[in-house]
Amino acid sequence: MLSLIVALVLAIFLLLVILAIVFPYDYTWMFRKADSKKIEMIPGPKPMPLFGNILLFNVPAHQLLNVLLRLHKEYSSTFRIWVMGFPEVFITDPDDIEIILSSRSHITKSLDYNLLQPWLGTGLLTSSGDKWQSHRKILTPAFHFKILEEYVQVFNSNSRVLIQKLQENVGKPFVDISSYVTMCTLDIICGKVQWEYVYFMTMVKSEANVTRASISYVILNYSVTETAMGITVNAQTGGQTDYIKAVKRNELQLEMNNFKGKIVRAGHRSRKLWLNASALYRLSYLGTPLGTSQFFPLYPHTSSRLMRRQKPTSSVNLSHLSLHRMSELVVHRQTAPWLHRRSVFKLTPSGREQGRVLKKLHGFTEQVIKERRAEYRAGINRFSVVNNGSYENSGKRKHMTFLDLLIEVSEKEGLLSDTDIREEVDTFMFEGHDTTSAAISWALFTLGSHPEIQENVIRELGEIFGDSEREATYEDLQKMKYMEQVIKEALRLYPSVPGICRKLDVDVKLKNYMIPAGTSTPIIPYIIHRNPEIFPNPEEFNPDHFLPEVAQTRHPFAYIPFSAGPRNCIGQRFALLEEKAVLASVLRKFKIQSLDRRESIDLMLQLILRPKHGIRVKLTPR
Ligand code: HEM
Repeated sequence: MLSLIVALVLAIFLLLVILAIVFPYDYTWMFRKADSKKIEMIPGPKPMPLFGNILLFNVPAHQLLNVLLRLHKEYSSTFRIWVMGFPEVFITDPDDIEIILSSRSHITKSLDYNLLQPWLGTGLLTSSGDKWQSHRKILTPAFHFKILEEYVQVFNSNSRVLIQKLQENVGKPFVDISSYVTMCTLDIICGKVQWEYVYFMTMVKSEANVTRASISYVILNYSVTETAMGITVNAQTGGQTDYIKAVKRNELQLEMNNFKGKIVRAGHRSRKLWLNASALYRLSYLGTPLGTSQFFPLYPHTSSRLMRRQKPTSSVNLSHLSLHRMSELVVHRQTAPWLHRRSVFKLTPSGREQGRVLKKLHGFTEQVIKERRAEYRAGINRFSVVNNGSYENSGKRKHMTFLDLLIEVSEKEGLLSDTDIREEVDTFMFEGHDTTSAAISWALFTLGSHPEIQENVIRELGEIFGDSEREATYEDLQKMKYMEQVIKEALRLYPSVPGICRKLDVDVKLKNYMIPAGTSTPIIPYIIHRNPEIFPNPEEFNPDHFLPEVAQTRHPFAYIPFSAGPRNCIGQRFALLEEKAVLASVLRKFKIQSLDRRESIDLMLQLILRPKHGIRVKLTPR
């Protein structure tokens, strides 16, 4: 009998050791009785031994937001959950949010952001402390309004290609607008649109007697259509075939997800414990701003293998496909906590795939940096900031891109290594296109569901442009006040970044509770933006929420799609301008009609808030 008890104790001990090795959580909480008591003062669901509240998240991925909304409703504006003995305190009260976000003491990101590090290193989004402070200072001038003004041509030239692509879909029963918009925003943030260039080079190839004037025109436009990052991916034009492949891959992923859903439902029926473990990967939520997907842990590997068969055709396009694949891999890993420890993940098929994808992504960025540094050293395209954001260039390019700025600082002040630059370039390529793509797509969806509001936007555009076909200038974009209200309201209902999360380095006194250091504090704009005391009738799409006289009476931390405080979104003004430019271009050409009702769209809480099945709209020429 005694030996049986010893064997049982040893088995439990061994199990705990294995759990501790596999799941990288902070187990010191087991011994922090006083701190745990403080957490227990906060309302929240009763935790199970060891696992805490993770089984609550054993629902299909598109229902995760509902679980959080329910917890918020059932407990209070501040509620807690336990994840493997680790506390998460969700904060939704604007006064409490202000305490966390406005402070320079709480700028450390939670552990979930570590999953982005193999890709983004410690770039601006993921870094903390001195590195974050100094890089934020270096990068801020790249968003000076004088520089933003220059990007309007970049927004316009890329919107032109988008319109061209959408034109091909007129008359079709529907188009998934989000995939086209994503390619456009990807081109805007990193690629050169070589529309004129491509057009004329086709002529050069097909017609022997191309005039010298045409070639000069090509060169002129080539220099005019300089880009945000200065890196070429041609997602909309050259990347067309790979774009189709990317769509197919998403379809494949959805199939996998559906299959997984069936297995989980079977698990519910048979109540087998091992299937209930599928809750574990949904605890992606656990402390995560980054959300979850519904990959079943057994299946990503199969899908990865199938996906790998679809070989892209050129290295440039590989890069943009890899970019999206990398996002998928991060989400997949988030959703499977047993893959969080890097040493474990590396041994899995997905881990090995991530290694290959990163090799391509990093290799591409490193090559661009090398070339740009060589250009700089040869005295080509050397920019110098003269004062307050204006700059001079010794070369032919007109725009100082983010990359130029980073090279300049690196060469002149020796502050940034090649790795530092790569991390920032990768960070901006990721943060700077998926977010705006989601925002533009959701804005088009809401306008397509509210024809009367769409007509108000058209009226405003009419007042600005009249009958002219000319493209928007920076001044025009400033005049689009109603459009701005629409964009802000769409971001209220569909914040592109649905959650952000900090890990507290010191104890924090909130309005009603004391939160001990070491706690994760997820802040979910999706919930915050639906507070009926602040936005009466919160599910209604109502741009009047952002009339200046209404907005200025609101708590400044009650609406935070770009986060707030010192770690807010550095690209906020860039994003708003880009949204206005792209939306204005599309709406001037097409009437948008959304084919799905809001209630029937399943929202996926991922790195970015996405619809599960895309956004179907019908386009009619104006
Ligand atoms: C509608 C579009 C956008 C939305 C809704 C958005 C939202 C956000 C949010 C909520 C954060 C805070 C994330 C966190 O703390 O975890 C953030 C950070 C950031 N965003 Fe954006 N973003 C948008 C567009 C952009 C663009 C266009 C760029 C670049 C050109 C950009 C670059 C960044 C960077 C680098 C950070 C990290 C800033 C730091 O920690 O200092 N974002 N963004």
